[in-house]
Amino acid sequence: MVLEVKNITKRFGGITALKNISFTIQQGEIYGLIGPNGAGKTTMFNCITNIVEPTEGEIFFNGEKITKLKPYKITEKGICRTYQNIRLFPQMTALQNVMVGGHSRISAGVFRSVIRTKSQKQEEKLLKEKSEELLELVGLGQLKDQFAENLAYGQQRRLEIARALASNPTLLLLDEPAAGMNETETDNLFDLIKKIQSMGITVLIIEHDMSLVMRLCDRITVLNFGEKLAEGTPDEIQNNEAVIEAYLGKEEEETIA
Ligand SMILES: Nc1ncnc2c1ncn2[C@@H]1O[C@H](COP(=O)(O)OP(=O)(O)OP(=O)(O)O)[C@@H](O)[C@H]1O
Repeated sequence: MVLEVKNITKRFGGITALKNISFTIQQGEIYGLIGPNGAGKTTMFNCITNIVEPTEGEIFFNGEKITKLKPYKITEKGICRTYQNIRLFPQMTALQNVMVGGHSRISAGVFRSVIRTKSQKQEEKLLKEKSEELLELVGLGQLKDQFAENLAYGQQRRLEIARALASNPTLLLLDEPAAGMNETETDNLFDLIKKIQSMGITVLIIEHDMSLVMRLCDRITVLNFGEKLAEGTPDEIQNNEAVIEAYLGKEEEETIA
């Protein structure tokens, strides 16, 4: 088991964003977290990465409790994420953006930052090579010297994924990676996430594009008003009455409207 979310509750003042949520993710799975707006999905990501501290409950990563660890420690342990709103450095190149993601892995120190030792130069060289490989992986190899702000929206989203991969995660959290993408971009994203899975990386994804979620995920948890409505395979979720009523049915109505 890679991740165990155990009885997580998160309250913001009077709002209970998550109510006693539990689920587990196995090594190598692509696991989906879905639900209507405000259901608590991003709050769950924020609890896993300890951007917000859960009010109650515990989270274990590879059997180790991570609930109280600092976010950078959680990254070091191997959990990395992208954000719903793109958070790139717009006036840095694609390559520089990915290299920034990898810097958390490079050992630093006051002395070492003043005097660039041979080994440090070697580390930088390796980081650059690895970042270039990651840009190839996400299909941006030709665009490595472009400023992030000049990339198309779908390309920026893929760049964010490359940056998250630069810190060598074993669990990758993707927050609405297909938001704003057209059909071709979404298909490319599907291939990319499958490739990431084949590299042995476990994926937890929040996504509103139901066709993508149902094709991509091995298992899914559905949240609704902070509560766990259902958990199962895409087939089970699509045929679950409560889910259809609270979420999937509405999505269809919205699409028709
Ligand atoms: N930092 C915060 N302070 C106060 N309330 C918050 C905070 N973060 C989230 N909430 C509230 O918690 C609830 C769940 O929000 P959350 O963003 O987790 O939902 P979501 O499922 O990710 O929604 P969406 O699909 O719209 O991104 C909402 O009512 C939201 O207003």
